[in-house]
Amino acid sequence: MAGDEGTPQTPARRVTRSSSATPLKPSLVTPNLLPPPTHPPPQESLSTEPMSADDLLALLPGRKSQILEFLRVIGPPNSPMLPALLYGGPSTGKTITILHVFRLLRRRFVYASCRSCYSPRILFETVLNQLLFHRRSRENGYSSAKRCERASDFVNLLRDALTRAITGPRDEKKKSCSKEGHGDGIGEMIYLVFDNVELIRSWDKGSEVLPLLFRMADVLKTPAVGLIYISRAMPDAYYSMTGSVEPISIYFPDYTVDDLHYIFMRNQVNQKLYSSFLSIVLKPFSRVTKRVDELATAFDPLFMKYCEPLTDLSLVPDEAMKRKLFDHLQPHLTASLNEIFTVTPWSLVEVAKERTSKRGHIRKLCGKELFSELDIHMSTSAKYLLISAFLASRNPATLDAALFDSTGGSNNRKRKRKSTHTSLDQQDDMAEEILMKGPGTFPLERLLAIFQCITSVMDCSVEEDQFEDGVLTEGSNVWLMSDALLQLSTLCNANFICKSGNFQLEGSTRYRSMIDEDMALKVVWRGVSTFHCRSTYIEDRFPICYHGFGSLICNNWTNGSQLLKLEK
Ligand SMILES: Nc1ncnc2c1ncn2[C@@H]1O[C@H](COP(=O)(O)OP(=O)(O)OP(=O)(O)O)[C@@H](O)[C@H]1O
Repeated sequence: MAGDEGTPQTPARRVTRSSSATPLKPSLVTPNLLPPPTHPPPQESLSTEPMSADDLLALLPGRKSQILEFLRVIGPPNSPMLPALLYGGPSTGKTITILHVFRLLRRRFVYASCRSCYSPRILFETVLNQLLFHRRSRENGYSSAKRCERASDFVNLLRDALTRAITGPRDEKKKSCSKEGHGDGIGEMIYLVFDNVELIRSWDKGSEVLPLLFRMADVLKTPAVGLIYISRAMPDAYYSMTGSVEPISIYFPDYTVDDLHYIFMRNQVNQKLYSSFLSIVLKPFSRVTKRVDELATAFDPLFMKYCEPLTDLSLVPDEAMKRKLFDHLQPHLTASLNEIFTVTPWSLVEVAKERTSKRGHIRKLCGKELFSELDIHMSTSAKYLLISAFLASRNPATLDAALFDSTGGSNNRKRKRKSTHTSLDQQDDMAEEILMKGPGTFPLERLLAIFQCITSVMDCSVEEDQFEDGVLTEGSNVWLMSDALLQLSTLCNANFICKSGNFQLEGSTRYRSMIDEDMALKVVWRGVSTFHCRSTYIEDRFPICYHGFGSLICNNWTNGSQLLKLEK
């Protein structure tokens, strides 16, 4: 079991979090980053040396409040905890934080990522394997001939396995218990960590597995078991479908530029050299992505390029040398920026395609994979409608007048100028916080008003290529508006937008956007960028909602236009 130093067995087969699998050797990747967590993680990927809390905070820059909050939630080793949900965007350190906290505390835990465990059976068996120390035998009720496919089998086997693990003799356990000085009735806690639970939504039997996982505390009724869920999706993506009590949620925001600076500076041998490199790359790249893994992938070859003119890597570069290194690096920056900007979405499409071809049909859920699948077919008006719904769900209606005006935003110069004066970072942070509060409901009239606003300038931006033989093609505002209601129903069927009950007083159905900000970004980036190439209207349009919920969208447009310019 993870965290069980006394366990003699090593896993027969390791499945890593990413399909490309073998963890990178730290010496070959950007040297300051922690190795990516593997599955099951601890014995090999993490040293068994205990860490101090200070070590931990130093090891994970930018995650201090999340670490402290998580420590508070799990409490002492013999005290029960309420289920916890750690959520936040990709590569915000959710997994690595948990793994390191458990290593620090030497707690016993089972870790299963729903990315590498991509079906209920693999997930169930992975959990059981770890609990039973990978021994399948009649004695422990888990025969090797027996596959654990059904949720009911899983619950029974899990109950047995947990009972054994909690009550079984464990010298190591006693040692660590006495070290931490606790010894009340429930025995030493075991934690079940389910990572990437948002992916379950797109599984064949996801609608059965997800409620089961989120109700596991009620089902097991074992106080010595702590349940921890890790997710990229917000908490309210789960409660309506699981009917479970809300776990305690801990939000992992995107790293700030300062956090990223600390993360990338950690353990650098030549601090001054790396710092001068970061001063060139960090700002522009972090505008495109704040994902540590993506930045590391981009920085690694760039740093090697940067150092090429140097004969001695331990030298502290003076100003003249910095200039020389910069000149040497500069020609490679644009290509690298473009790559980082385009690789992620397209890699997602590939993953989704691969999965779709295996499953052979499209699912009615709104995960990333699904979006990538649908993206291929989604019409332009559906994409605009989806963006409108996203903005309506994230913006309070009171802001509409300020964000969208009757001219369709062409009078927004003043507001735009004002917003560019405010710090981009502050706006990002604020928008992130608001985004994570979750989507609200809105009436149809409001959706159509926003939709009309963001598509209205199509009237004046219709260009020759939108006419074929004198017939208006897709892209005209008229076409978009007439298609909106039809598209709305399609988007509802696909669960991208959901109806949120009838409100008698208002006499109309309300809707809620079910997409997350990642997906909204991708709709903007891939969905409407073709229009951007023909006209600058969208660049003008989105900054008007910059200070609120469209901030990510606007950031993306800013980046997009920068890249387009760079490409020329
Ligand atoms: N604070 C940090 N310090 C150093 N490295 C970090 C930090 N945060 C993240 N990383 C690096 O980013 C990688 C991804 O982190 P992690 O897997 O914990 O993110 P996550 O939030 O669980 O992402 P996902 O949602 O994609 O599963 C890690 O392997 C680690 O190298």
